[in-house]
Amino acid sequence: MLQSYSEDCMKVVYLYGAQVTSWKNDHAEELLFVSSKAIFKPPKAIRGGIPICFPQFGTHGNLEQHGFARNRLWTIDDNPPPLPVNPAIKSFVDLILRPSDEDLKIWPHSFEFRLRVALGPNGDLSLTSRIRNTNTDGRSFSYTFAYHTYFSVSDISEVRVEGLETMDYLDNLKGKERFTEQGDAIVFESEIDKVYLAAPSKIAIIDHEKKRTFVLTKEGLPDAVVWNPWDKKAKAMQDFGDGEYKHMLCVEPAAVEKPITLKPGEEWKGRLALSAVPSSYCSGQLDPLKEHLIALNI
Ligand SMILES: O=P(O)(O)OC[C@H]1O[C@H](O)[C@H](O)[C@@H](O)[C@@H]1O
Repeated sequence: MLQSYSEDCMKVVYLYGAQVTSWKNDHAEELLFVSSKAIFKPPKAIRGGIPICFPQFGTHGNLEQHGFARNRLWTIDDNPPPLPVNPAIKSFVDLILRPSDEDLKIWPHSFEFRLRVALGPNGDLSLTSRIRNTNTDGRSFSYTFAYHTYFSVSDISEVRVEGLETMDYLDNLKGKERFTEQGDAIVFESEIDKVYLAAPSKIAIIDHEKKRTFVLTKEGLPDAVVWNPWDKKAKAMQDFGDGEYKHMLCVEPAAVEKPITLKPGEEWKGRLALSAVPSSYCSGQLDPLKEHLIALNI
């Protein structure tokens, strides 16, 4: 487990799954949800924080649900290739995953997956993934991907998501059928499991009770999954408390509909930046013309 602090903010990253399990603001308030029943060892992924789904999101393929990266032991990457660094970033960690012989039996491709987790100015958290095809047999590979981010919310029925209205989505609760979202903002009254397609680069989660807004900025990740298991599924999950669905919401920047393909030697980059701002933030600020209102400098 790796812990780091920057300007009183904090993040915790596990080598198991390269999973961020804690992100705190300067009031020491936890911003991510982790279940009280989470299991921190193989074979299960940790229930909460930011699991990484690779090389498969969900059941979109033949591998285990969400692929294997989230339940492998990553290592510290001491000598990562340079990444453009914002000088304001005070603390970061680089991790790397390469396939084991066992992994190659289930997904026969050689890759290097580098993840940088950084704490930026104002406590903003960013995750940058770089995936490289290192196959030596000339073969390309394709994968789907998600940052399966669990946000901590006061009460799911008091939360709304802006930025996804009018988007097309695949409904996992209806056999992945395609629909178009109606209405102003997404609100929550029952189970939801949708893959929004070609979603905008900024999405906001507005928590009225906490007077807090999370702003997600995504790059290289066209889609966004929204998931809350609600009461029945919560009860069926061994590593999730019965009533915990009220205090979490997953909004997951992802590449699901169109898998990413890399030729040998090619590298893909996918980035997520998270910011928690006070709720004086109001609707409409996702308008690109007003984006300067959200100070995201990482
Ligand atoms: O229980 P897990 O394998 O971690 O998956 C939890 C959830 O992840 C995503 O949000 C999927 O869209 C859901 O269908 C799935 O139930």
